[in-house]
Amino acid sequence: MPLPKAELHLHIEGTLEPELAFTLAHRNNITLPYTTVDELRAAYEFTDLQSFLNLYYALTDVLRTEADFTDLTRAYLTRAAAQGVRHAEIFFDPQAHTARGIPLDTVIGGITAALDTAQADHGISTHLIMCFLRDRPAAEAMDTLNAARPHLDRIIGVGLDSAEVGHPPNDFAQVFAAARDLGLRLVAHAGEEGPPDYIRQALDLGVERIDHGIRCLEDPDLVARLAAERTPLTVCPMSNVRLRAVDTMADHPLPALMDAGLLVTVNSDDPAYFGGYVDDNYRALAHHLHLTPEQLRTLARNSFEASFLPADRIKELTALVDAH
Ligand code: HPA
Ligand SMILES: [Zn+2]
Repeated sequence: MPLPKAELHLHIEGTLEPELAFTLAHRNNITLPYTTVDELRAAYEFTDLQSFLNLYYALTDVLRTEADFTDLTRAYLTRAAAQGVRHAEIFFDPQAHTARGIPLDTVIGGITAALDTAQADHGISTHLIMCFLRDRPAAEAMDTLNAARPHLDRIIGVGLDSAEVGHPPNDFAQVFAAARDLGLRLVAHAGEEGPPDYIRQALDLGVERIDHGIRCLEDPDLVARLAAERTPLTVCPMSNVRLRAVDTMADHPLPALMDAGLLVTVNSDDPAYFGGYVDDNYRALAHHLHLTPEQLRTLARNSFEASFLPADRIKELTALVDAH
């Protein structure tokens, strides 16, 4: 059995496997610009974040009904359970759907219908995090936050994703402050392709966890701050290699991040696109970077510690890692 772990950096839209994309396209009478699963999978050759996002947003078009979002989320939870996931904090991109006329109720209703049975079906507890698209206007993020008000009992926090460079966290200071006033937890993608200063800006906005964050290593003062504040990084190794933020898995800076005393976690990001789910990421690290079983257990314990679960639950789940 894989190590028990939490997954904290997972875009539900990024779990859309080619087979399900074709099934949903057929169900919704949509013609994809690919004729076979193999042809679609062959398009998963990315040169950077933007080249991936282009396909990611194009394929979201097959998600139309509440049932589509439920089926997508159920498929993820089934795979996650097989990878040892005991708790998942799941991102979704409301604007990727509302911008194409899909109501927010449909998106949230569909996803939460699957989350509601995750504990009973798979022994997985879940939280939902709503991400703002940073390459769209900050005013639209604020509109999205306001539109989500009736659903805030189902949403634990907000995040910031999509094309990073040229879209610094400071542009979203107002909406992050409003989210915090509503009692929401704050996370943000920073330092994936963007500079260390974006990580600093995110911290200054009150962000509690940095998604990716690998470029912090270029700035020793920033590393010291992240270590002192025990701010978690949700690192996604296979994503970094596939989006060419890192040359090969053997070059991944995860050991350097751990050696710097940072609270590092391992996650899958968009597993349908990057060739593996979360335990596949653990195994790739173990293989290419020769991580020891104790280092892997540390990463699994970190994943629970970095979660938004209550302290007593973190203790229980961490004990499962110790006993593994
Ligand atoms: O890794 C990512 N980075 C930024 N935006 C994203 N949207 C889905 N995945 C990602
Ligand atoms: Zn991501």
